[in-house]
Amino acid sequence: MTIERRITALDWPRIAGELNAHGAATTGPLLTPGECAELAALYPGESGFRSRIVMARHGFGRGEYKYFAQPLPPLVAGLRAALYPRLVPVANAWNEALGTPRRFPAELAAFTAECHAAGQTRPTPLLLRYGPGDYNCLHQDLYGETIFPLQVAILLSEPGRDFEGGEFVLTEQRPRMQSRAEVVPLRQGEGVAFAVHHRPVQGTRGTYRVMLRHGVSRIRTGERFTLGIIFHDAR
Ligand SMILES: O=C(O)CCC(=O)C(=O)O
Ligand SMILES: [Fe+2]
Repeated sequence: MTIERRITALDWPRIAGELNAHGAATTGPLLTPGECAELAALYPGESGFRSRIVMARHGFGRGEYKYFAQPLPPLVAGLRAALYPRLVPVANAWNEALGTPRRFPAELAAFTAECHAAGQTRPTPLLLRYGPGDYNCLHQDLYGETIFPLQVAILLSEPGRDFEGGEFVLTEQRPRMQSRAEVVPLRQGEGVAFAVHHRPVQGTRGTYRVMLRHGVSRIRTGERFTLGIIFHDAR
């Protein structure tokens, strides 16, 4: 099945409901084990990437990642273009609830044009690789003023078989409260959609803004790869 058809077939009412309730939702299976292996196999290659980041050098954690260059691999471009329109209604509803005037266009091409006009021209989809002892500190993937408020990460390795530990973690901080953590269980090929930086929560005295951060707990053994799909481009 084409990636577009697979994405159309996902349970979007459930995903939107969980995003609104928790700021994150698993997508169900997105990629086959073969596609996961193909993407992970791109990692060591010299070409196809615009930069490589060694996380320890920046205090981001331990492990490394590479940003894809344009043109993105067709599977990555296909995922990004097909996921984006499904998330737009949630993104626009969040901005409306937060009193933020910005509305997102229905198609990724139009949003990418907005990023480019704002000077954000470098593609943000990335591959991450973690080995034993590696981890990804809690962070937010902001790359400029223009932000799409949701992103997707797809686990390319199989927990228990390829690696142990290395859980996808989200924290949520409400105003004047301590942070709350959530672990998102994922299988190989499965995605998680989540808030990039904040989301609205309905309280008794109106809507407030909850801050989210995400990261990965320490990999105990083995190797773990992720495909990260961020919809805004970078400055
Ligand atoms: O490796 C992970 O699961 C997290 C990846 C990540 O930080 C991202 O996709 O933005
Ligand atoms: Fe991230």
